[in-house]
Amino acid sequence: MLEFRNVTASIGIIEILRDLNFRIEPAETLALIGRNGAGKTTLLRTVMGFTKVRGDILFDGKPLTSVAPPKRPGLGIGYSPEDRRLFSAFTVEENILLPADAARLGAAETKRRLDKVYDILPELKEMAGRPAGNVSGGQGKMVALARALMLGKRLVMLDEPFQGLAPALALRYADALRALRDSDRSITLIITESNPSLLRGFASRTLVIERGEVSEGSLDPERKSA
Ligand SMILES: Nc1ncnc2c1ncn2[C@@H]1O[C@H](COP(=O)(O)OP(=O)(O)OP(=O)(O)O)[C@@H](O)[C@H]1O
Repeated sequence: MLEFRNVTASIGIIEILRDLNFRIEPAETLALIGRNGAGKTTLLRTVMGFTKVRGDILFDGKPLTSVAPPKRPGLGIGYSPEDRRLFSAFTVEENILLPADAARLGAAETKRRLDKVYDILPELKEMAGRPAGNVSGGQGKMVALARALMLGKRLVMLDEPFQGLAPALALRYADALRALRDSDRSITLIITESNPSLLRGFASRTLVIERGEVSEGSLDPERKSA
């Protein structure tokens, strides 16, 4: 469903990702593992169209590079950046609805998506009217996940979602991701992490990124590649 062919991505004149070649199938949960500065965030931002790309990125077999960045979420791509970027003066629900407004989803589709998000993350329904500035850091991560799910019908990309989460919230977050997969067996997830152990038993496949280059890996501690 997502394929990189000989992709090099730059920020300004600096080449960050080099000659990436990989393909992700529908329904895969991909762990993208790499140290700080390895290029995980840049890879997700490249899918969203925020870097300068050479090579081809295909989404459902069609060139993604010809789709303008603001239109990419409309293809069914949800993205939760590492820094959550919640609007603190808006309520939790208003924050969740922002991408639906931006993508001009109709009222019926917006409601359908919001109901699904609340099925997966029912605790957010209880705090829907609270200003996002008043929720804890961990709850804010849940709100950011909910926002990614509003548009991520096909592909959901989460940048280091477990970083800084207290253990109980990390378990809750992982449960929500399982509920998401159970609710839609065709959904594809890409989750970045610097700590492979957080995704063990969860990801169906692992890619390792090191200094902007990607290779197949493993979350298994017995195997060296991750
Ligand atoms: N705006 C920028 N201008 C120049 N270089 C950048 C910029 N953003 C990122 N980089 C560089 O690109 C490389 C990859 O950064 P990236 O943020 O993608 O790494 P990461 O694997 O997500 O790490 P982290 O977990 O620390 O966010 C780093 O060497 C970083 O210094």
